[in-house]
Amino acid sequence: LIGIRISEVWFGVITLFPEMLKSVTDFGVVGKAIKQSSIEVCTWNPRDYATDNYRTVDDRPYGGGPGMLMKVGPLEAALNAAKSVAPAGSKVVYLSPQGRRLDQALARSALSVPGLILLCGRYEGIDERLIEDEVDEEWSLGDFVLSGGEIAAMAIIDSVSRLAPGVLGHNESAEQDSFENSLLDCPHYTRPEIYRDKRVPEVLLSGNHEKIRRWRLEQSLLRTLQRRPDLLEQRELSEEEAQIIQELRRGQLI
Ligand SMILES: NC(=O)c1ccc(NCc2cccc(O)c2)nc1
Repeated sequence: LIGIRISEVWFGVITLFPEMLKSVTDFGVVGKAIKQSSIEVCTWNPRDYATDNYRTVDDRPYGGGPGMLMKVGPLEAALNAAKSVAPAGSKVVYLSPQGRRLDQALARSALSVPGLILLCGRYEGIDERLIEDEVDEEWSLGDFVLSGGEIAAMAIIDSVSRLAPGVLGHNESAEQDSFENSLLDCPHYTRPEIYRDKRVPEVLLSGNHEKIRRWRLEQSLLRTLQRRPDLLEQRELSEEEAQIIQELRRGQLI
């Protein structure tokens, strides 16, 4: 069968610490999806492409200053090795604080490319000329500095993979996730019915699915209004949601 892709989602990771990726590849729904080959995660370590006896992977920055950069040669060789097996049309994404902020929409958009090559910087980063020539997009988890891009890469692998068809069983579902409809999640309850003298909201015990759906939507909107009103700005509200927001603003809803 020519051109039939086995895995739904393909990730190549360029990293000096490939073992770190086990945190996503060996556990949970992503780990299971990898076992079932709906996801593939391959790693390439620049150290394996170092040409000197000390297997050097860092180099000094022109212009001086503290810290080192990733040595260009080994990094470029590792990237080329990844590109040679990546699905055609894969995107090279560099993880850095200088990148575009990751959100659910960006994660969802990543599903539509054949593969992602995730470039994990260490030290102070990488040579700008490699970024110019090889990197398609720079992404960031947020405005903070990590010692390397690996944790950001793992966050991307997890958030993208769980959106792929067949990765979450019918028990879990990504559609109901908070941010999936770009609202914060509603409160959740499980056994016992009375816990620390607190009862589960009656509506959730009623078995009335329409009332439950409505209550959960009201709670999500209330929580979003209280904690992240900015999310409501950028969102198309349905007729029902707009009406609930009105009631919430008038303080009519508990
Ligand atoms: N916010 C993030 O997604 C993020 C990503 C990477 C990173 N560290 C590696 C690195 C890479 C490049 C420049 C640099 O200064 C540091 N830290 C935080």
